[in-house]
Amino acid sequence: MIIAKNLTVKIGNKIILDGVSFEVKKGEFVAIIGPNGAGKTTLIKTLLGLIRPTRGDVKISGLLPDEYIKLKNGIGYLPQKAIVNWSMPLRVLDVVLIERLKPFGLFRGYTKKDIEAAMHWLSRFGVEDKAFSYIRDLSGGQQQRVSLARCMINSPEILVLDEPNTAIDAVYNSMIYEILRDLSSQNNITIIMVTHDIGAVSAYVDEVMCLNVKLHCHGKPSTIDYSHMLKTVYGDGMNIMLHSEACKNCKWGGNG
Ligand SMILES: Nc1ncnc2c1ncn2[C@@H]1O[C@H](COP(=O)(O)OP(=O)(O)OP(=O)(O)O)[C@@H](O)[C@H]1O
Repeated sequence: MIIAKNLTVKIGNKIILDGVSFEVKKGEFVAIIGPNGAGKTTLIKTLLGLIRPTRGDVKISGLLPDEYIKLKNGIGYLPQKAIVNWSMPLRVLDVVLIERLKPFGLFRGYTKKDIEAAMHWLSRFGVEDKAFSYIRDLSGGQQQRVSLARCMINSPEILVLDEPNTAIDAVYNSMIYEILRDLSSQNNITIIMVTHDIGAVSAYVDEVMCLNVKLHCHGKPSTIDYSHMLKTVYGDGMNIMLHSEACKNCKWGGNG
């Protein structure tokens, strides 16, 4: 569904991405991991057509990203930094529905269907009781869950999430990963998620991409040689605790 070929992004004299090629199939749940400054956000912005590659290209269902976004239901995108100014007096329901009304103009007014859809997604992410609260009165983690509901409101076939677990506590973190896994396995939604939560990767996603300017590895979590990956992608001196099977087999470092 998504094919990236030889993506290279240069800003000034600096090479941010260097010859990155990969394929993501429909319905796959993929995690992109890598250290700070590795080019993860740049890569997903390139997939979304927000950054033009210096070399190479991205095709989504055979289309350039902006063509795909215009023709299909768009791409649900959760950026690393909130695009809505949370200090404004906006209700949670409005924050979610702005995304749905965009194509029709913001003054169309909500239909019963709009409200049902918003409540469905708010409830899926466990914040339906906040629907009529002001977004500024919610905690950071609750705001993040509202943002996830907003990403789903137009029923996109692709979700691109830049660190969705920011500010989310351990209980809701697992809940969100489970919902994302269900969306990919049951609803066939393709999900690309940037995360520093490497531990979660092995338990929930289908594929892992390890990025640091170049794509160092890409494969099923069980096929990744984590100790080698940590050395090449993150550098020496890093240990990782891998979680799998509800943490029954937690191990430090090694091949988990
Ligand atoms: N507009 C820009 N102008 C100059 N340099 C940029 C620009 N955008 C990104 N960079 C640089 O590109 C590199 C990769 O940034 P990017 O945000 O893609 O990394 P990241 O892997 O998402 O990092 P993090 O984990 O910290 O979010 C960084 O060194 C950053 O400073």
